[in-house]
Amino acid sequence: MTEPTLLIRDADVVATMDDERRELPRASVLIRGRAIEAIGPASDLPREADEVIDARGHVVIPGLVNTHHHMYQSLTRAIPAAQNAELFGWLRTLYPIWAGLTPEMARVSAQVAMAELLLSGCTTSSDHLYLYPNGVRLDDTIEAAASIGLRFHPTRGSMSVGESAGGLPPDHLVEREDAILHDTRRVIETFHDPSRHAMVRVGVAPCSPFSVSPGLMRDAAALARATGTRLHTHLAENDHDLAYSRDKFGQTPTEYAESLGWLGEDVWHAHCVKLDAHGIARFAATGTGVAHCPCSNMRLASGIAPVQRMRASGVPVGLGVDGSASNDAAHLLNEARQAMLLGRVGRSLDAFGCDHGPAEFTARDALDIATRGGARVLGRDDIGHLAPGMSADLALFDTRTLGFAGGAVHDPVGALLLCASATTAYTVVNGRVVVREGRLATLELEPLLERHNALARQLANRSA
Ligand SMILES: Nc1nc2[nH]c(O)nc2c(=O)[nH]1
Repeated sequence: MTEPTLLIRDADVVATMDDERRELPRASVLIRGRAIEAIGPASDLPREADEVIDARGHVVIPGLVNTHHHMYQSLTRAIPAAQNAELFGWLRTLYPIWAGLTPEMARVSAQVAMAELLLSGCTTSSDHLYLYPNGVRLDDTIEAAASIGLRFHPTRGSMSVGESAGGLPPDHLVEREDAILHDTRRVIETFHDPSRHAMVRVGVAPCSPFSVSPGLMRDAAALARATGTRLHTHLAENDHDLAYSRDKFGQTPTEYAESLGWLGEDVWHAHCVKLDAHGIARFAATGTGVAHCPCSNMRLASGIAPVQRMRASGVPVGLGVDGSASNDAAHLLNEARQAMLLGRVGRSLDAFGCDHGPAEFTARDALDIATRGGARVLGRDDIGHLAPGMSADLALFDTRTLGFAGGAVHDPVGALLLCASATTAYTVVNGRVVVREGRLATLELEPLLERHNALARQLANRSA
């Protein structure tokens, strides 16, 4: 059977983000099935295909890659009692609410988070689901991704150390470690797809040093390595997190992670705001990845992650919107913009001697982290840039809209980051058009939002 073709024709510019970072004016992209077949000047490519998108007036980029999220938190945005707390207080306020999560809530909130991501240009996302009350399963979010058409890296999170054992979460929200490992193996065996262009890859993700035991961290690492899956957790998020590591384990977060086998090319840690010079050196030497979450780090006042220093040292850095309750959005292009702005803040020398300033974090640096950086952090060589043979994941932005006025005419690629963060005109995932003319093409958004808001009210009322 011949595979269908999709032609993105006559784009104003295609920012390939390839090894030469080529930005092709007046270019087209030919897709066959789920992969890119050809890319180049419009005059060199065919004019027709099974489906043609007229991309005049548009800028085309590789689909953005989100490396950290907690999608269920879309149900608990802007909860008044959690609006002004730092991480531990914020978590203590929200745990009792999250304890009411149901399978339907997990599925519907994931669809909402995914809709928001897709409309912001994201085509691949990770999700860290670390609590499983009331029969919730990772399967619920995987079902959501399949229905909406997002490339998905769900991670089987977990919490096993409750308050009575010195952890942060309430005892009734933690699981037994043998049950965690058993279910993690089940979801890997059921859903993990290591093949090229895979739409689902499962990760192993005990939640954080203050909610799981060192034993579970070690067992999780062994399981991931036995099954060829990746490891993910939170690390060095703020000063309290550092203090917990020092008081409980007598180690810095990096020393703790390394002692448990949690450094390596198959590991990525979220936040890493408080990584010290030794930590950065160890991450660089071992190829350990970081999910940089600027909005959440600002919202919770956790601090500014030393991203320039990490990148200059060779640490793989991707971008994450983080959970929708600590952002409280899931707009990945805006996250890239915030990474750029935060990376410029403070003209003075920082603790590592890095001079900040406008030239230290360019629009293209931000795009690099959001595309190639994310792909590397998730261990994928088939997404993150546009070239023949790569997965057909692309985002198209219409530069004739209000937010781009007076900007895209000078530099359409730079304007993506420097002007107001736009939503996409088209988003293509694995060769399938999932956003068309600015609207989600795979499901009806209005009834989804109605149901989501009803569930959000129900969840908050349940714990009241
Ligand atoms: N930003 C966040 N940090 C966390 N640490 C932890 O244990 N859970 C969370 C979370 O949901 N968000």
